Amino acid sequence: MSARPMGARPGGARLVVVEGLDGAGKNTLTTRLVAELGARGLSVGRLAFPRYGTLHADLAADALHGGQAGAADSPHAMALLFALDRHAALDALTGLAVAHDVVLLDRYVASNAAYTAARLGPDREAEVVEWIGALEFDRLGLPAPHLQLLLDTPVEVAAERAGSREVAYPGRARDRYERDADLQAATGEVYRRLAAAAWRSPWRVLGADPAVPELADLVVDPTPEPAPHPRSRGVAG
Ligand SMILES: Nc1ncnc2c1ncn2[C@@H]1O[C@H](COP(=O)(O)OP(=O)(O)OP(=O)(O)O)[C@@H](O)[C@H]1O
Ligand SMILES: Cc1cn([C@H]2C[C@H](O)[C@@H](COP(=O)(O)O)O2)c(=O)[nH]c1=O
Repeated sequence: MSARPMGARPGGARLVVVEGLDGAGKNTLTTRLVAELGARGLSVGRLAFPRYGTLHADLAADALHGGQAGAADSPHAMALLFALDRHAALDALTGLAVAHDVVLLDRYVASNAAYTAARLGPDREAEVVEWIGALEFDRLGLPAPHLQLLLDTPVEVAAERAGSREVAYPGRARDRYERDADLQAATGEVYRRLAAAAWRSPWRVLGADPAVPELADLVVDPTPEPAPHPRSRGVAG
């Protein structure tokens, strides 16, 4: 089975993903992009993963805060929960793609590839990236993005941002992944390799505070189309 890129037919939305570490600024950037694209008269749909408030995402969040009988000890159990959250969102994703010109996703399949590979270590990176891609795109039928944006905020800056958010919003305590500086650094490295390998779509690597108008140009630029059979290069999967 092959992944199904949205927007492959006339009128389909461009599916653009914002990826990065915890606290990198994905939500903030996505909000700015929605405003910029809206000001250009484009209709923009938006979705963030995990979809908190729904079953699999809440189980994953609970596990990352120590619940669910230690499920977070298993990188594969966590990856399956995140994958099932996306699978349950397929109808919502399709609806957004039909209704809008652009669909912006705050985290998507590459989050699972990056964090799970970072947890398992470099020796198992190719195997786990292959597994996540085959599971989510090929088996669960999630659409391939047209473009993935890596918000490559330095790990110290992202940690500082996540830390200040925890102070500002005490109900938003950092989870197991957010508290693990080594995991964040390793995840950043995997992300950069996924981008360099054009894993499952074209990628662009952005600095911590990218210029939004230029980025909006890139988001609507139809030239960085996904490959017809989006397979990874360099990194397996
Ligand atoms: N460009 C920026 N300059 C300064 N502060 C920023 C910038 N972008 C985001 N922040 C701040 O950093 C914190 C984290 O930002 P945001 O919630 O957008 O990150 P995120 O990548 O979506 O995080 P997470 O994945 O952990 O949910 C917020 O308090 C936000 O206000
Ligand atoms: C979607 C998704 C997320 N993760 C990780 C990344 C974060 O550390 C946590 C929670 O996400 P949030 O953006 O901080 O709310 O989960 C993952 O490992 N795999 C995924 O697919």
